Amino acid sequence: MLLCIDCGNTNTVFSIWDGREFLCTLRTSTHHARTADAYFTWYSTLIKHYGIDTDITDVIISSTVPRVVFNLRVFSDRFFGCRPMVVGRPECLLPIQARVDAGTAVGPDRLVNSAGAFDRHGGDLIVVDFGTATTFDVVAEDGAYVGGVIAPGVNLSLEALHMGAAALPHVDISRPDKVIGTNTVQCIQSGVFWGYVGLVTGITERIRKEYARPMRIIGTGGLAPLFAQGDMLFDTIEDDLTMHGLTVIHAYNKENGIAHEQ
Ligand SMILES: Nc1ncnc2c1ncn2[C@@H]1O[C@H](COP(=O)(O)OP(=O)(O)OP(=O)(O)O)[C@@H](O)[C@H]1O
Ligand SMILES: CC(C)(CO)[C@@H](O)C(=O)NCCC(=O)O
Ligand SMILES: [K+]
Repeated sequence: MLLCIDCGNTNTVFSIWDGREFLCTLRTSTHHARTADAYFTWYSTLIKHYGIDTDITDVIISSTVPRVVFNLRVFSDRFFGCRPMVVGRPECLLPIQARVDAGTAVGPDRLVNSAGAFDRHGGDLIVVDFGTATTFDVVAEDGAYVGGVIAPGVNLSLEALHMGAAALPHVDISRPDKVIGTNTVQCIQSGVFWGYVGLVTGITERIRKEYARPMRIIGTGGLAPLFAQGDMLFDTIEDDLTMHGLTVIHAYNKENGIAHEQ
């Protein structure tokens, strides 16, 4: 069985892939100081709670936070006796190219999303991921990641308003029925929600114009369903896209790589 680990700047997600389906998905906050033993305590408690029969033989990691990888390597080695594949390391091959400026270190999550989306849908895609940042990844006809857009994430924007303005409270995102808010909370929710609808619509329209070929738009990340409500922002929404990309990259390396033998 394969343990897929996706570390974002806010959350770290573990999913167990048995070759056919994901048996479970576990989520914790990302914290670079978490030790291998602490990961295992958390992991084994939840696995026991869900009563899942696991036999982890392989681990693959994508991390946007470089510092967490060391402890996850120790975790993988100590508790599963295996050396993890780490997306972005030279020994981890990718089934897709990254055609970007020389010296650019593309976020591994964006490469994983591109690989996962290309595997499911073929090329000419825009993948929109609502994480800590809201990212747009453009996937070419041959599956290559050819660039995109990075915008501040929804929760970061809400937090920035609260941090920067003494009279603005912390507000959770939700979809307001109206645009014109009649109290402070509604005004903030309207600004961020409808602002993001405008951002996604405007950026995808501009990408389509610049790319000059028909493209499909895939939404992913925890907030994608909220933004899809009532507005035709996406062709499909897939909450497991990053995890699927990790299984695709793992399988590709099993067939073509040497990473797993090191
Ligand atoms: N209706 C909602 N209101 C507020 N937050 C929500 C809602 N639905 C989902 N979320 C939040 O979305 C987050 C899941 O998003 P996702 O895992 O895609 O990105 P993230 O963990 O915020 O960012 P990163 O992957 O960069 O760490 C969770 O923290 C979840 O609490
Ligand atoms: C943009 C984020 C933070 C989104 O998780 C991540 O993909 C990242 O750190 N990227 C590095 C820069 C880039 O992708 O061009
Ligand atoms: K994410």
